[in-house]
Amino acid sequence: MYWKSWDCLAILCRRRAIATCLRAAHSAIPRIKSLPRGKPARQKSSPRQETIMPTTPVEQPLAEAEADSDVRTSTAARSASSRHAPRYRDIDQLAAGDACMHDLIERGKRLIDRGIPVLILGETGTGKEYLSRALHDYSARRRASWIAVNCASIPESLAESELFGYCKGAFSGALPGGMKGKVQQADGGTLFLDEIGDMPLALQTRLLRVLSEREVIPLGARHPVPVDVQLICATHQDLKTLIAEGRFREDLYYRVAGGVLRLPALRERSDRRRLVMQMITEELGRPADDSVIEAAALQRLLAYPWPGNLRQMHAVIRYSCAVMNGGRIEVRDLPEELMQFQPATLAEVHPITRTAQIRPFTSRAEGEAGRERSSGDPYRDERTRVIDALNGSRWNISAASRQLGMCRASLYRKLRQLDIPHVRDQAMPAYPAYAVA
Ligand SMILES: Nc1ncnc2c1ncn2[C@@H]1O[C@H](COP(=O)(O)OP(=O)(O)OP(=O)(O)O)[C@@H](O)[C@H]1O
Repeated sequence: MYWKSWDCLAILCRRRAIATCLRAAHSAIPRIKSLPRGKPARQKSSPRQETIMPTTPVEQPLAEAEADSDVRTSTAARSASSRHAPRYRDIDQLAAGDACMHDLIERGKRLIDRGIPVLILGETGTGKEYLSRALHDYSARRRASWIAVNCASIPESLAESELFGYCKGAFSGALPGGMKGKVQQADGGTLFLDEIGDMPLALQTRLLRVLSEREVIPLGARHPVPVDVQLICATHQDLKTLIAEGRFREDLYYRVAGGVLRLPALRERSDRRRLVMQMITEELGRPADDSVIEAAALQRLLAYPWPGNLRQMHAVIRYSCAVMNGGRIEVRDLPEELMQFQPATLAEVHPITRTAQIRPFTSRAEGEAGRERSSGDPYRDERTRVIDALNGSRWNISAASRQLGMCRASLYRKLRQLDIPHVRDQAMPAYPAYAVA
């Protein structure tokens, strides 16, 4: 009897526990339903990683957004996607469809695979930092740190301790335990030296030593510390000119420029349309097609010369997505500089639709005279410049593209834009001289 009552009690308790669990699960159902459907935030496995990659943007709470009205939909999805938009891009997302970019990225991968120091050149906002980060994330060192240092923004007095660190008691005001410098923090990973052209000369000498000896001596330390870093440097400056002016060490140049990747300016990229759509997709948190942007607005975005490159385009898309009504970007939703960009100006900057009359130069002298002449018409001047380069290289595309500072694919594209028939396409004589009538 005694044991039976204990048994009953145990059964009752178990039932109550099960009931409690069921009640708890039931009350949790609405909460589970209201959770966003996207993947959980993808965190880097290594605690040493400097930046955490957030959630994939496209998978943000779309279902909620679809259920709402148009305007509320975009607002909800927008704020969510902006919050979760990844800071950096995957390496294969960087070339939205441009052949030159694709080529450059493939070369970058091969350099990183072999641990060769990479120097990224390009105008401001072309994505040098993004490329550096993407190369690191692609590399075998991706689980270790990617440490970025902007050489232009560290005060000269602090630069040494920032880069190389110091031991305790190295100087008054030093942290009691000393500090690891950026080079040591990047040990096993990647050190990204942005704006390397702005590095003070004294620091260049110390950096050169670190790179050649593969060891760093923190301030106040007696012994060097071995370091193993993949170096990626970037600059918008012409380092060769800085060398000629005595502002950059030539020996350091050869250490940092194991492989040079020159990012094209946005105006030279053939994938501007895809970039626009990619950016709108990220901003809205759902795939974008032609229905989200008015044709006239898209035309402006494609033709604008983008002096601030990807940074400017990103800012413009973000602005337009924020101010648009009814889920569609119209010309009035563009910032002022794009609204004022008139179709007449469009034709001058990107004369894709313009057909030009072509006539051969009658003589070499005429060609040279044309070279010195500036017509005041950017289309005509650009055309003359390209034709001069082609003439100078006997219509050898590789040589002409080198002379013009662009890749072969860009030059072929330019020939089409400028209505310059190429010998291969037009079965023209080997190297005739042409000019715009
Ligand atoms: N592939 C990309 N897709 C979308 N936006 C991009 C991309 N690359 C760059 N951006 C935008 O451009 C901005 C600038 O990129 P990044 O810092 O890599 O350029 P940068 O060439 O290093 O510029 P700077 O020379 O001024 O340092 C980014 O913050 C981002 O808004």
